[in-house]
Amino acid sequence: MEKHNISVLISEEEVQKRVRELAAQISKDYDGESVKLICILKGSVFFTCELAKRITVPVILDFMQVSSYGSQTVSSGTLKVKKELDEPIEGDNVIIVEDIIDSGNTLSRLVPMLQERNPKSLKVCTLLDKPERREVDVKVDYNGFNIPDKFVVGYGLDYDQNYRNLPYVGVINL
Ligand SMILES: O=P(O)(O)OC[C@H]1O[C@H](OP(=O)(O)OP(=O)(O)O)[C@H](O)[C@@H]1O
Ligand code: HPA
Repeated sequence: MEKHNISVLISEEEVQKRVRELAAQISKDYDGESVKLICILKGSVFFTCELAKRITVPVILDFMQVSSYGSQTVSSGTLKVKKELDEPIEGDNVIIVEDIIDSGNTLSRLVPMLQERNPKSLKVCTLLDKPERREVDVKVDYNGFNIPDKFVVGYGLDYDQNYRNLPYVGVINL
């Protein structure tokens, strides 16, 4: 494989600190209840696990893999479900966990699809947000970091399936 130069954007320590803060906020917001974290594969695996370990209310995990084609039109026809959830979400406090929001197309299609399944509540938590890239508005309830419009890898994020296992978030110089 070609080797790339990768510069640290968010260090391992900074990521860990922010994940702890998000987990504390979620634990406070759902005090006395339980939450179902929906991990959007593959990028959000690391984030979901680290977040789940630090949430102090009861947590259930489920996994979904989707890919979004085309832009703009909010139509579920352009969201392909590659792996469906294992269980219904009716009556659950659901948090969709993403590694990154870029154009917003994925979430703008996924949120209405899950809302139709009648969860008790539905929120979005992302580690990273690239607001400059947004094509469609999405409501983000928990956001780790806003980042500039640079291609990032690590902590779950890939370049051509590589670099997901880096413990920090880095900018790849292509
Ligand atoms: O806001 P958007 O422009 O829709 O982009 C964000 C989506 O793209 C990435 O997934 P990707 O399809 O690369 O899959 P992966 O998580 O398996 O790498 C990311 O995990 C989000 O799901
Ligand atoms: O910067 C990125 N890195 C990896 N995957 C992504 N998907 C959207 N933006 C990115």
